[in-house]
Amino acid sequence: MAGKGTERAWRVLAVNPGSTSTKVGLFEGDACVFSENVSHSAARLAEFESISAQLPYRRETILSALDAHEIELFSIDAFVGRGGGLVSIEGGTYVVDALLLRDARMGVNGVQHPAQLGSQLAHELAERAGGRSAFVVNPPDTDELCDLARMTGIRGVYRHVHLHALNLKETAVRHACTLGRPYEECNLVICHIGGGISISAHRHGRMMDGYDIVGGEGPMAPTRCGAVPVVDLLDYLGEHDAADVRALCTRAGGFVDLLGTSDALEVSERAAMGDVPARRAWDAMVYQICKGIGSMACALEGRVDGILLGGGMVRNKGLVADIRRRCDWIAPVTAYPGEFELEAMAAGACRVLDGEEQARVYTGIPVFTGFADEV
Ligand SMILES: Nc1ncnc2c1ncn2[C@@H]1O[C@H](COP(=O)(O)OP(=O)(O)O)[C@@H](O)[C@H]1O
Ligand SMILES: CCCC(=O)OP(=O)(O)O
Repeated sequence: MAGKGTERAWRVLAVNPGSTSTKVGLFEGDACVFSENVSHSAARLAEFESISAQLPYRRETILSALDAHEIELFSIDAFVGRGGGLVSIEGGTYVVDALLLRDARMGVNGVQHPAQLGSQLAHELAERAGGRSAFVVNPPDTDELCDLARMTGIRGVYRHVHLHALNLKETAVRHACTLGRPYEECNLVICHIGGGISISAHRHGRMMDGYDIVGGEGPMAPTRCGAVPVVDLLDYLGEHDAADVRALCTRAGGFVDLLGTSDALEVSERAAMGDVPARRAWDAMVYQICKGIGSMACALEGRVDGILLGGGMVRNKGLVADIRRRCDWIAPVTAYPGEFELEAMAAGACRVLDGEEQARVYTGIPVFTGFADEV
């Protein structure tokens, strides 16, 4: 027997396929046995013709990490992946079942992003381990937008978000603890600044606004174009097709398009060495992040308990200082370099295994399909 009150804590493997990396961690309860972060260059990932084609490569990355630490698959109780490719859903821990897998494989939300391999990898590994449980936790498709944030100026076109919900919410819960209050009583602007960049407003435990960071919203990022004027995009389409634009939104825009790399550390170093295009792209990204923080502060009507920064790029002290300089008149800025994604996934699985939380079942029905009074 394993789990709470027994001799052995649950052994859970968490896998996080991201746009610039594959992260993997083995946990026994809340103790991390090992974690690894394997970076992938944009050039290496461009060798695959689709996200699905990356699956064996990502699987091998994870199996090599397990081999290196002499971990047998059979010794693991449950597998948890980041999730993605799904219709919009409420936050929580979901069982990976046939419907969820089908939608993730198809990328039913129209987005092609490595996160959708998370459920597939968790499922495959769970099967190889003899039919163990597989879960996803707070996938990027978590969508808790308020009605006002749904609207656009085009009839029948509504906003949906895809962003780093897992890390945003985990960072919120941990920061709320430091304030001595539950997440459900705080107002927070929370950013994840990595291969993609999420900026979001959390009001009393709900992510009531944020950017669709694989849909051409928000700041430019190492792998994303971010928001672009619509009319200029139409001109761009004169020489390119819709697939090119989708790629700019998810993997081939931002630093990749402007500078030929998704490695933000390299860009920051080039900027520091006097490389003018690198400096311009870096500064523009920081400027756009700060504008996004300001807009989320307004969504919270200025009542902001804190601005929280997570993600790989937050290891850059200059970036944090620049954001603080522009934004700390709104609320205190706190940096959480890296992310809590692996820990949050493992904890979500353990809560279900311990019976503290009921795993949700994916229905395939989006949380929002339009306003009832509109035809
Ligand atoms: N000190 C640093 N300065 C600037 N960028 C950094 C630094 N450390 C890591 N990065 C960048 O952070 C990005 C990875 O962030 P991460 O949140 O792990 O991304 P993802 O999960 O999207 O793959 C990479 O582009 C990497 O170069
Ligand atoms: C699909 C949104 C999640 C995301 O952007 O993750 P990465 O930063 O890993 O690309």
